[in-house]
Amino acid sequence: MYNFDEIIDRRNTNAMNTDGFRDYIFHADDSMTFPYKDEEFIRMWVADMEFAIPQVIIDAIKERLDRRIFGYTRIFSDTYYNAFVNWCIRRYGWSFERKHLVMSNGIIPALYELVDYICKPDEKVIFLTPSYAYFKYAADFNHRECVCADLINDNGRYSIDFDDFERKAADEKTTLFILCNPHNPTGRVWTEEELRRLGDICVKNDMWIISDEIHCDLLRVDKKHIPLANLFPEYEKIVTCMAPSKTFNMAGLMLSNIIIPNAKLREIWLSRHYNFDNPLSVAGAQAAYEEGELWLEELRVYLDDNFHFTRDYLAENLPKAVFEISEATYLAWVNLSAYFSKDEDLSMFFAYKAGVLLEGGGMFVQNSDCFIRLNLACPKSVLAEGLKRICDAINTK
Ligand SMILES: Cc1ncc(COP(=O)(O)O)c(C/N=C2\CONC2=O)c1O
Repeated sequence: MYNFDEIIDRRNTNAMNTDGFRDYIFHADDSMTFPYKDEEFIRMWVADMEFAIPQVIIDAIKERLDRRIFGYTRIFSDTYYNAFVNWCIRRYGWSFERKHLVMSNGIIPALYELVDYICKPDEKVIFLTPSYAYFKYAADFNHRECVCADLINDNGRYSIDFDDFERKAADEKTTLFILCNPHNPTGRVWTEEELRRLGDICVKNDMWIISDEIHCDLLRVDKKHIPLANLFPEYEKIVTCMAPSKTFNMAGLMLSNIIIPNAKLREIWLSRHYNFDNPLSVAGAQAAYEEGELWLEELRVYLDDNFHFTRDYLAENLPKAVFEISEATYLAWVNLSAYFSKDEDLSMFFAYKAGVLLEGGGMFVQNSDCFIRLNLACPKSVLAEGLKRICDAINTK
């Protein structure tokens, strides 16, 4: 029903994906040159998708545009809450009270604020590594110490080192755990048993948990998401972060759901957070949750096919690469340690030698040497060209 094969021109839309890579990946300005024109790159880096958003979202935004006034806006009515909580009940069997939901322009800004609201200056933030770098940045920005708990990588299958995590969590100064559930960049969907073990350790140590669940709708077709808070309904010190931004490719509309059951923390948030919302984003997000399911289910099938294609292509053309199909996200996490040494800058190598923009392991805090992360959320023809360029560049180096 939806044409995910369509190649859409994103030039001149101020997209991070097309215009922000020099600064974000290479910390360089626009004077940085490559043997490729910008439009010749195959872009497999930042986590947004090359697919048009569902028409229902566009229609809802157009309908709101026709109201022609866009004054200060907050989510006053229950219609947005009802759309989102019904989505959570339908898809995860989880609900929460209306007053627990607060809004943020993004999950990253929310993390930056919550680390400050939760952790005292001498306290520490723990997270599993490799990690999305903004968990570390949120701690660094607030001058709170980071504690990294390396995941165990068993030939491409990642698991939690519970002994290590438990030991580090026992430090009374470690008061906040930022959980990525599902996990970026490894793509793991944590099982109920793993989530219960993590939660039990945090409850035993009276820790706060921020469960960043932004990728929770983008699972392989046979996987199901478990919100951590659903396993610990009585434990108030869990903040859940979700958003339509990854699910429906609308990160630029800057609207995220932060669920804070703890009244004191919620009070701090409401008194210190600048909480107005973009009326077009609210209209779009509500339509996404009310009517976006069919598009999402078709997207998941398309992404699964892109993962299968990637697995088969790498097996045939890069046999020493280690790659497990991610259980969630549209991000492939590929171990190239058979082809590269630890000190090589893989983002630089593939930009110059392959004309592919991707994120190298060095961008995921630690426990990630010689890995590349590939965004597979693009038309299959683009994916095929990107994989061909990557394999040719390695096989001819
Ligand atoms: C785990 C996780 N949390 C939060 C965010 C961003 O939340 P926002 O502030 O946009 O609401 C991302 C986006 N991940 C990206 C974005 O580009 N590359 C990535 O890996 C993410 O992967």
